[in-house]
Amino acid sequence: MLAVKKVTGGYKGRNIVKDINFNVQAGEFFGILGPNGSGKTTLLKMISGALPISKGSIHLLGKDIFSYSAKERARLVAVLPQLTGDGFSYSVQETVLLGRYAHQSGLFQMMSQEDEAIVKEVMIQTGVFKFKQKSLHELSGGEQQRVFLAQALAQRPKVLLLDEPTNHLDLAYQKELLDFIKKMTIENKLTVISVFHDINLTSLYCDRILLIENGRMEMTGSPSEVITEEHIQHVYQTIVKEHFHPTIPKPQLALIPNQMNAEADIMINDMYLKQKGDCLVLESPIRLKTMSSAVMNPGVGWFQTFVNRHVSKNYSCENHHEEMAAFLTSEGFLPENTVGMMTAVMIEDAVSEFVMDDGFSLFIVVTAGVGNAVDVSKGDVHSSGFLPGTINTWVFINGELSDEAYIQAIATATEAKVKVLHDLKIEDPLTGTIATGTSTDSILIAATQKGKRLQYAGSVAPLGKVIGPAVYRCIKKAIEKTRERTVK
Ligand SMILES: Nc1ncnc2c1ncn2[C@@H]1O[C@H](COP(=O)(O)OP(=O)(O)OP(=O)(O)O)[C@@H](O)[C@H]1O
Repeated sequence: MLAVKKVTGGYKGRNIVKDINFNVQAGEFFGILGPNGSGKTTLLKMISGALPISKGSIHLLGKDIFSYSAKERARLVAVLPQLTGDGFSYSVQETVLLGRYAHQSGLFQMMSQEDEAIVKEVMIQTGVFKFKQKSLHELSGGEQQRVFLAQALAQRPKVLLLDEPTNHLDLAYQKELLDFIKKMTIENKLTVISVFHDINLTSLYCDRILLIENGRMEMTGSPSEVITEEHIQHVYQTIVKEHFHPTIPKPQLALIPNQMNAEADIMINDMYLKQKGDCLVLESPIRLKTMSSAVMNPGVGWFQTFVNRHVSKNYSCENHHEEMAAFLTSEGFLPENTVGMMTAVMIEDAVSEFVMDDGFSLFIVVTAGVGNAVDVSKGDVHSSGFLPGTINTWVFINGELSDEAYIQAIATATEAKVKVLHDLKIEDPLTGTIATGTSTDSILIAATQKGKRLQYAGSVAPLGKVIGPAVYRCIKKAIEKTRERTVK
């Protein structure tokens, strides 16, 4: 559709963009990223034919872009410029009608029925039909942006050029506009080339991205090829951290503000652990990065309150997640900030231990019973279903864990648990073999993410060496306590 070959050019003999090369296919959503002043708008002006080039070539549908007449070009390429905020006295409808100019012919250039139908259609598509009689200066920046998009679409172009299309748009309109444009690329094979500042939006919507620095191409490629910590840090000269999108496989980047590490050092220990009614509660003064299999807020997140709630052995309800959220609210906890587990074990039988090591420390809290012990290698003979948790293990770490340390910490704590059941010769009542856990165990690893960096937590890594024995001691003691109560 579009071939940009070794393009160089700029203003008044000063070259701003240099030696740019890329192709865009029909129906592609192509993004242009680069720092302020890197030449993105200049390149877009060249592609639209508005700014001559000094070297190279730009071909649209196999023909040099500069060999088209202005009117022919306008039938093929529409531009949505950066919104400047200048005052306009046209009405919405008149503004959109201007988009049909390139398709009119004859001396008096009358609007045909087809023109009117197209104008109405694009106004409806972009949601501006309801204020078609209003003057542009009566509209918000976001509404004006949609009017100019309607004008560009009224041209019925093959290629749409956008310069920071989400400027002035709130979150919902950013998504609405880009969803709409993406749909046009898929359903109408509209080719879109867009300049962006928002790297995360570019990643979500673009098929391919051109990254430019100082007028030169840094690279082109798919979002996962271009949007990496290394490339973005190099081009934008700022520290970013890559993280995963929760539902789709597109890279996302987070900025790291400088001031965030200014808080005083915090050490999680028994000072923050309390029994409140039927709950064991740890209220941290700061949010902790948490990975857990809790009922409330499982997975990975930053949380401040941790609740292990005692419920009866016969606890059952339709939706235990909803029931838990209602319970937490009634007890004065914020469900969105609380990791919540359940246990049939008495809270009084919880065991905790604080361990100090070289530059980091751990605080472990366990409640454990073995009523529904299972040999995992024979799990298939058991029936499934939800029961309140039995061995609940919390491992709080005063230190900074890597992602692999979180996962290894879970594995190490689990191995310690298996060893306890083995040493105490706890049997799976259904199979008569040694159990490896119970059917409803839950685990939580939470770290302050401050202080010593702990890269690994396998059984013989410095952190794992502390987790393994400490979790072993706590689970063993907790099972013995619960057993004593049962015997009494
Ligand atoms: N009409 C002009 N005449 C002369 N120089 C210009 C003109 N327009 C832009 N420039 C210069 O060209 C360079 C690149 O500008 P351009 O607008 O293409 O950058 P950009 O990457 O789009 O920046 P931004 O992200 O800030 O919008 C800048 O140094 C700018 O000052």
